[in-house]
Amino acid sequence: MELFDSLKQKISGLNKTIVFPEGEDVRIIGAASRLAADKLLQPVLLGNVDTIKATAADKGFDLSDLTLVDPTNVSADEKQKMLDALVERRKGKNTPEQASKMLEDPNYWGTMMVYLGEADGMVSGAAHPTGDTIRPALQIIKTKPGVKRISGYFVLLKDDKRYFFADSAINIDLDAEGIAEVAVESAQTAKLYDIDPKVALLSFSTKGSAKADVVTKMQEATKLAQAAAPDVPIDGELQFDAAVVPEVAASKAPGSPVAGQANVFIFPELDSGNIGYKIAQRLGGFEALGPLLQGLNKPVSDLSRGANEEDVYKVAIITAMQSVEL
Ligand SMILES: CC(C)(COP(=O)(O)OP(=O)(O)OC[C@H]1O[C@@H](n2cnc3c(N)ncnc32)[C@H](O)[C@@H]1OP(=O)(O)O)[C@@H](O)C(=O)NCCC(=O)NCCS
Ligand SMILES: CC(=O)OP(=O)(O)O
Repeated sequence: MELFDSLKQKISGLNKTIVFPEGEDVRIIGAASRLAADKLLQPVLLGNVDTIKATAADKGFDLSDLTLVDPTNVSADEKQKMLDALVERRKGKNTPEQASKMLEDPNYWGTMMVYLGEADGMVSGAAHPTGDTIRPALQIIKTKPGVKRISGYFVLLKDDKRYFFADSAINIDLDAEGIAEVAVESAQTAKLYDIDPKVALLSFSTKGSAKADVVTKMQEATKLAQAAAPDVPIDGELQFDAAVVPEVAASKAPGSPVAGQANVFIFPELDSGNIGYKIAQRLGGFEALGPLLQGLNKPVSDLSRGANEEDVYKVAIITAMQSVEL
């Protein structure tokens, strides 16, 4: 089944509420009005209500099934309730004055809605850098039990090809233990997208062909990941060609259960992970869904600032699906 048919099936009839803190953005308004018209979920747009209405009228978007909320214009009781909950959550970390300032940022308001169960998930980042979009989730929603760190992934799609890239969004330079956790978590997450995971830990070296600390890191990460998930095909360190081209795999990594057929790619640090997905997207012609987060207690999804309306539409569907599957 086509990926989005299966994702839509998973959320059909559940009427999940997804909050969009960048409610004034034309890409968000367009995607949200389609999501509501397609009866896939219940969008809540945050922002100035008059601005949202004017943009929708200008573009011919139907707002009738959308909820519009201006966090700067809610009742004093509502504002106080939100502030009290944030102060409580950030006790020992932020002062009440800091919490009050944080709530002026719609990403904090939206994240609090998810934390308090007023929304099932959040989609933001079309107009905010990743750090500003997801920091509220790291601070408030936090990791799910058993997970040490949140990481970011992309699903890359083209024709019948489906790949999983991580960490391409969050952790700047993980150690071997961190990379191993991302590898094991990614194998699990990939199954949400009907990917039968074959996990390659990537490097500029294959099976010791080069010597460097960064190579040793991926070798150690491979051992840790294999020990943590013995039933999952995981191998490293592999160069990208050895990971995906069977003929290259046969000469560089003979006997590997992953080389030549990898579909989950684990990068050594964020430079290569983020650059790598953008090359696949912009030069390779792959559709890139994400950055999506794994390891969070409730779903919050980021968008690239280069996202278009269709990206927002699809990431919102994935976010609603995550609220069912998490
Ligand atoms: C994610 C990121 C914003 C966190 O940076 P930061 O806010 O300076 O991080 P801090 O160390 O101050 O941590 C802030 C909070 O988040 C938590 N946190 C940070 N990284 C985390 C992770 N990977 N998993 C779980 N929690 C995390 C910290 O524990 C801390 O929580 P606390 O305030 O309750 O103690 C930063 O790593 C970053 O900018 N990453 C790159 C994002 C990016 O630009 N990607 C490219 C485009 S997609
Ligand atoms: C994922 C990503 O690179 O985000 P942005 O383009 O917003 O920096």
